[in-house]
Amino acid sequence: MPTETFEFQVEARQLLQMMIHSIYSNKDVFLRELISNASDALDKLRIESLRDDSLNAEVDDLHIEIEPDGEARTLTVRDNGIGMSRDEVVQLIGTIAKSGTAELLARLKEAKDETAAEGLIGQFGVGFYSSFMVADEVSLVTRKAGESQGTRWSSTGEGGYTVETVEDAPQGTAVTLRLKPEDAEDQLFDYTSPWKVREIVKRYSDFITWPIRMVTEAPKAEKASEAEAADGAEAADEAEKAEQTEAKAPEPETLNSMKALWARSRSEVSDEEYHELYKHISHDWTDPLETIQLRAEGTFEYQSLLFLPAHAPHDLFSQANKRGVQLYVKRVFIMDDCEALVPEYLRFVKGVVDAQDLSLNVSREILQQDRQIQLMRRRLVKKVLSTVKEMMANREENYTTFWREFGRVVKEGLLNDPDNRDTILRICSFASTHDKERLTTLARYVERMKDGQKHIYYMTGESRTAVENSPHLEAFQAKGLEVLILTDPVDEVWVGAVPEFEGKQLRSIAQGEAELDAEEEQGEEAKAEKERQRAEFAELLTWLGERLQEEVKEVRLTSRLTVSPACVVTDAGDVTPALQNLYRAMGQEVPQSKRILELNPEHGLVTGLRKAHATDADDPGLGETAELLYGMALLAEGSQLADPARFARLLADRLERTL
Ligand SMILES: Nc1ncnc2c1ncn2[C@@H]1O[C@H](COP(=O)(O)OP(=O)(O)OP(=O)(O)O)[C@@H](O)[C@H]1O
Repeated sequence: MPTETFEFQVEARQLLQMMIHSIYSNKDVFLRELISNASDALDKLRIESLRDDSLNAEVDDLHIEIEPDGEARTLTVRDNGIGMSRDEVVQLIGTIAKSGTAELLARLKEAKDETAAEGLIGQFGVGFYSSFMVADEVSLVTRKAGESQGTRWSSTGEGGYTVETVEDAPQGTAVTLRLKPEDAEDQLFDYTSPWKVREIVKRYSDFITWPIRMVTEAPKAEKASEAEAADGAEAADEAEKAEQTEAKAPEPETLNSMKALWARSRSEVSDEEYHELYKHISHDWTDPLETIQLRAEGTFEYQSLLFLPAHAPHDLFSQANKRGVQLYVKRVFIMDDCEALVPEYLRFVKGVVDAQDLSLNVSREILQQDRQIQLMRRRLVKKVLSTVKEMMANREENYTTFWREFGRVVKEGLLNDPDNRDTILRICSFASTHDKERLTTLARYVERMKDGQKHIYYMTGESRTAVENSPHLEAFQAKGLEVLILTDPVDEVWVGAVPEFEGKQLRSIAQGEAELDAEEEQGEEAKAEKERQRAEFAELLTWLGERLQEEVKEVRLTSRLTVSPACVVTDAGDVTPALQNLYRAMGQEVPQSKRILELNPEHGLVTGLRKAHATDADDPGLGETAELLYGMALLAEGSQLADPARFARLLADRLERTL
C-alpha cells in the first residue's frame, strides 16, 4: 500500500495544538506516558499469548528499550509487545475516543491562566500526544504480534499524519521522537542525555514490571582513548581495532527495579512512588487523594494497593460497569477493570490486587463465583469505607474533596449494598437548611434534633433553590426544624430503601401528612381549634375533591404552610413524580399515581374561597378559582402544568377584573 495521508480528527488536532505550544510545564512526563503505553502493550501480548496458543508471537524476552541518540537528536522508545495493525494505528493514534474530550477542550479554552489549563490537562491525561511537547516530529513503527506486515506512522502534529506499510518491522512498537532544541527555561531538557533518561525512569516508572533497558553509544572519550592505545601498538591491525571497540560496547542497562510496590512495606516506599503507580494505572496526571494498603496472609494470600483519586473522571456515569482495579497473580498482570473485586458504587477506586493462589488464566466468570474472591472483595470494600470514615475524622479537607467528587456514586451503595448500609450512611454528607454552605452528616443532624423531634426530615428536588422555595418547607422553616436538601438523582431512589438512622426514621416533607404537630406537644386548645377548622372547611373540601377529581386523589387541610395558600404532596407509599421520571428515563413504566392537594386554612385566598362557596355554591367562578389554586401549587414546587395556556388565560381574566 502506498503512503497515505490522513487528517487528525478535530478534537485530536486541537489537543495536539495545545501540546505543541506546550501548556504543560512538566514536560518530562512524556516519557512516562510512552513507557506506560509500552508496558500495557507487553501486558496485552502476554495475556493474549496465554489465551491463544496459536498466536505466532515472540514472548521470550519481553521488554522496553530506550535509545537516546545525541547526534541525531532523537529518542526512541521501543517495546516488543502486542503492536498495532494499520487500522488500529489510524483508529487509536489519529482520534481521541475518550468521552469528555469536547467538554475538556471547551473548558481549556475558557481556562484563564496556565495553572488552570494544566490542571485540566492533568485530569484528562493526553498519553501519546504528550510527545509533541518535546518533539517536532514523531514517528512510530509497529507490527502487530502474529501479523507479517508492519506500519509506519509519522506526523509533525500539525494538520495530518502519514501512514505506510513496512515489510521488515520487528514485532511491537517503536516510537521515535525528533526532539525540539533544548530550552531549560521552558523545562525542555536534553532528553538524549542518558543521565536525564535514567532520572525520569527512576522517578516515574521504577515499578513497571517489565525491564526498561537503555542502549547508549559508548561514550566518545572512551572511544578516543581506545583508538590512541591502538595507535601506539602499531602491529594491531584495523580489524582488531574494530573488534576491540565492539567488545567494549556497553551492555544495555536496566533502569528500573521492577519491584512491585504493593509487595513492599509502606515504610520502604515513598508517597511519590505510590503516586506514580497510581498515575500508570489510572492514566491520571494528578496525585491521588489517598493510598490504601491491604494484605492478607494465610490460606488465601493477597496484597493490594488501592487509591482514591482526587477528582472524578469525565465518564463516571457513562461507564457504569467499568471498575478501576487491576488483578495480578503472583506479580503478573492478569486483567484491567476487574469487576469481581469492587462493587459498582466504588467504581472510581483505582489500584492493584495481587493474589498468590489463583491460576494465571483465571476468567472473569470464575472470579465472580470464587468464594475467596468474594471474601476478599468484602474486605476491600470495608477497608475503602473505613478509610473514608477515617478521612472524615482526621483529614476533613480530603474528605470534602472526596465527597464532592464521588458522593453521588457512593450513595448508590445505600441501595445496592445493604450489608454496609450503616457504614455508608455514616460517611455521607448532605446539604441542609441548617447551613447554607457546609454539608452535614446524619450524626450531626441527629445531635441537633429538637427535643421531641422524632424524624430526620428531608426534601428531594432539582436544586437547592427549588427546595428552599418550595411551599413544603415553610412551616419547617418557621418552626426551626432542620431539613436535609437532597438534589442528586440517586437521592430520589435511596431514600426509599433506607428506613432509618440511629433509630430515627427518614421522612420526606413532601410526602404523607405533615406531622409537625405531632412533633410538638399539642395543647387542648390547639386540638379544639383544629377540630373547629375541620368542621368549618368540610363542605369546601368535599366540593374541591369532586371538582378536581381528575387531578388529585384528595383535598385536605395542612399545617405545613405558613405563607402559601396550597401545595401538592405525594401520598405516603406512592411514587414521587421525580422518581417516576427517573424510572421513565430508564425505560420502565410506572403507574401514575394522583397526588394530594393541601390547603392552608389561615390563608386569605382559602378562607375567602370557603366563604364564597358557603354563600353561593353554584357560582361558576368558583371552579376556576379551584383550578388556579391547584395550578399555583404545582408551579410553586417547580412542577409543570398540564394545560399552561388555559391557566394563563384564567389568570389574565382575573387580573383584568382587578384593574
Ligand atoms: N506502544 C504501544 N503498543 C501498542 N499499542 C499502543 C502503544 N501506544 C499506544 N497504543 C495504543 O494507542 C492507544 C492510545 O494511546 P494514548 O497514549 O493516546 O492513550 P491511552 O494510553 O489509551 O490513554 P491515556 O491518554 O490516558 O494515556 C492506546 O490505548 C493503545 O491501544
